Amino acid sequence: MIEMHDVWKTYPNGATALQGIDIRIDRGEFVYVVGPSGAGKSTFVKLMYRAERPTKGQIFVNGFNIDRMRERRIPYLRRHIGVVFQDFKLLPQLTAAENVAFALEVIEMPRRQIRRRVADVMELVGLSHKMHARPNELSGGEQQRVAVARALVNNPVVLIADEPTGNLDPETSWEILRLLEKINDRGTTVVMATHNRDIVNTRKKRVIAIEQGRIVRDEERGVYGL
Ligand SMILES: Nc1ncnc2c1ncn2[C@@H]1O[C@H](COP(=O)(O)OP(=O)(O)OP(=O)(O)O)[C@@H](O)[C@H]1O
Repeated sequence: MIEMHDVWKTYPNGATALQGIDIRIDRGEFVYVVGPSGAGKSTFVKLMYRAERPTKGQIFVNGFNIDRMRERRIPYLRRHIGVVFQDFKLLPQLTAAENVAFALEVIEMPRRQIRRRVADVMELVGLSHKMHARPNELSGGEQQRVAVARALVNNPVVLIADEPTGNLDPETSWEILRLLEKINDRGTTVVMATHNRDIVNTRKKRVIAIEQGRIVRDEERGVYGL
């Protein structure tokens, strides 16, 4: 599903974010990525959807060597990968449903199909009653649900969440986590970079710990660490 072979990343300013990463994440897994601030977690997940490119090494997603992929194939790759961010990144002038529909309009899906698909994912995230609200009329947790719906609307094989609970209170964080678990139960691979010690330690799942750009721990039923 996702493989990295000896992946290194140095940014143009000379900051080395990753050093020799080897990893394999299989279809259907739920993986937490943990580590101190600046360890390289965001860089690690950004490489998976080609928001950043490695300085060295190979990355395979869904069987494709994504660094070798032609530019025109990138939108196709992104359709297989849903991404959720800490700060939601919704378009403020659009309603919840319009935010979710946007990705489908870009690929010119017929209108009726879009309407059905948007209604389905809004129901999945429990927000059928807020379809026409704009982001500033929604709570943080609701905005994150819309962002999850948007990430899922293309039926991706993998959902990448970079600190999805970073801006939410503990109770709302758990709601989002339960939503991600529900999505994982339906077969989608979930990779979640997080600082949420409580969640990682309560829900024992695979934990990949990164420190100073290296994987220092990779455990099947891991913990957050010290
Ligand atoms: N666009 C960039 N340009 C230059 N350096 C960067 C860039 N993004 C990240 N870095 C550097 O790469 C290293 C890893 O950063 P990264 O954001 O991957 O860490 P992180 O573990 O996600 O941190 P946090 O938990 O604070 O989000 C840091 O030293 C950071 O300063």
